[in-house]
Amino acid sequence: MGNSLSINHGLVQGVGAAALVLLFALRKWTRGRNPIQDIAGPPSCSWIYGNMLQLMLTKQYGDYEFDWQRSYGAVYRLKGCFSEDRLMVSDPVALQFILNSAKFEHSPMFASMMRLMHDRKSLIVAQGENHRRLRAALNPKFSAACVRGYEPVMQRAAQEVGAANIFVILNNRCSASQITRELEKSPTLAMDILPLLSNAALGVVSEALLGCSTQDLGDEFMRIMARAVSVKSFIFVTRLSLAYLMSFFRNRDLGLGVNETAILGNAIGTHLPEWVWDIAALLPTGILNELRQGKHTSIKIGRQIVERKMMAMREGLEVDADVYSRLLDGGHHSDKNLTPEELAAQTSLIIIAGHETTTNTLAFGLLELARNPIFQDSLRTEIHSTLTKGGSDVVYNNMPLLNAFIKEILRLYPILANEERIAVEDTVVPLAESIVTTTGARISHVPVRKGQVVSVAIASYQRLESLWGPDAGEFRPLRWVEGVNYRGEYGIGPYANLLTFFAGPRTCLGWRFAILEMQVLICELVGKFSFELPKGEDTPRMYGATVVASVLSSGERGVPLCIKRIV
Ligand code: HEM
Repeated sequence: MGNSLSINHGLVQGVGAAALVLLFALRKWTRGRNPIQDIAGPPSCSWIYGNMLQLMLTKQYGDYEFDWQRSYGAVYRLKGCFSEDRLMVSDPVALQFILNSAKFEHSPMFASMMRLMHDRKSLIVAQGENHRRLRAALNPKFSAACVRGYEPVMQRAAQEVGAANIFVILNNRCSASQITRELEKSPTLAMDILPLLSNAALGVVSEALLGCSTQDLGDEFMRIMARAVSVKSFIFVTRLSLAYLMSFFRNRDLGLGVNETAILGNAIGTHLPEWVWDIAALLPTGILNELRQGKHTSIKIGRQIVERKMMAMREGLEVDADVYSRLLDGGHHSDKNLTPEELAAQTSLIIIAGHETTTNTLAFGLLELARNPIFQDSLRTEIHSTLTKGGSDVVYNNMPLLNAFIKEILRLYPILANEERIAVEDTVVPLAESIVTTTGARISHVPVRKGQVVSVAIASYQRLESLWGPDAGEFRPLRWVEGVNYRGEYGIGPYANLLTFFAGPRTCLGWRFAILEMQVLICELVGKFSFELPKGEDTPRMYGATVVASVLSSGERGVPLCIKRIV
């Protein structure tokens, strides 16, 4: 019985796959010549995978991508699966155009995954006018002046969760004072810093954004978050969602394992309509169940937080200085404000967007500090002298090394390294620098047709030697204090000409918040602890599909470092 079931299962998979491949080939044939066909690019390795294995399955992110960019320039053609032509773009003018134009959108697969993970009223799910309205209501609470107002909450949260967490994570059974004694006996301890940073970032986000402690979020929620950080990445899931749907058919958990099947599935999935994805998202697979559970739990928590705050406001109690309290605006509703229900609906997005992003960026940052002990010492000296002078009134923006460090890790480790967009109508993409096609023609605009997949190559853009200098691939924070860093003529992105926070209408809502959060957490952690590479451990590396975290050879995510208490 079990055998015949598995044969049927295999047959269904085989027929399904063959039908999809046929459909894909038919679509390509009926659409005729692609206008980007004459754009130069690397030779394809196979008809089935094109260059996708070199793009997605490398040990280090960009093993091939950065060489292609050096050989073919900031705009080149890449072969996708089934010989599909994809456009890889790191030219700043083209990127600015694509990210600001309504002619390019997320793929239907991404949109469907967002609906699975977040409430329909959530900002990331909202489109068009509704998105503009939600942004207009949320933006003022993330302005420079408002974000400065969250500083005391962040500092308090960072002190509580930052240093204290190291103790808690080092040994759950010991109190802080016992662990201090432990550290005195054996001053250097090797540990995975990812859970530490995750707890610290979650603490700051929940205190400063939601106005509650991580304990208030509840055990169930914390379990979901801990699992997301130790095994999977929510961001990763949204990028390779078909891999997770497939885990249902293959009856096993794919973890972080991008493989050939997932890449093929994604190539096909990108072109399936949204309704197919919405139905597929109902499958009872392990990861989809987890995502659904995460969404329901965060909506429930969001509602509880908002109701608590509304009740306090009705009773005339003083409201906190957190983002949610400010968004409720003393309970006065106007057309410009979010309704309490809309505010509660943002909770899963706010927590995930504000938590995993900062965790990963800081993890790569501490790793670079461990690799560059001289810079680490200089940064610590700056932190100590500023904290001594400033007391609780620290002007983080006046710390040159701290800000240079943050810019450099955001430049080298953009959390979304390569983001797909699909052209929703025929258009022409302008370029900063003209390119020569394979027919010898020089063009300053690239025509693309409806349905064209475009890779917004953020990591490549941030390593373009023409923009960032010949040492663009190196971690060299001092480039930001020496004067010449970005050599481009065009301003791009909201911060330091970087695209790590994206650009255009979907620019990261919390980018100012993220910068302050990183400033506060780095001062707290680097001021009190030193970080070294452990001997004989796996070298953590950037993961091959998105720059979300380092991966240990065990398949788990993790960044092991030796930590020594300093003060
Ligand atoms: C280093 C930290 C961060 C990085 C690198 C980052 C990066 C990004 C990127 C690339 C996007 C665009 C995603 C897309 O459209 O595919 C985005 C969107 C977003 N981010 Fe961040 N983010 C960070 C921290 C934060 C924080 C702390 C918050 C907290 C409020 C936040 C809230 C959001 C929200 C709400 C969106 C959706 C915006 C919209 O769709 O209009 N992010 N972020």
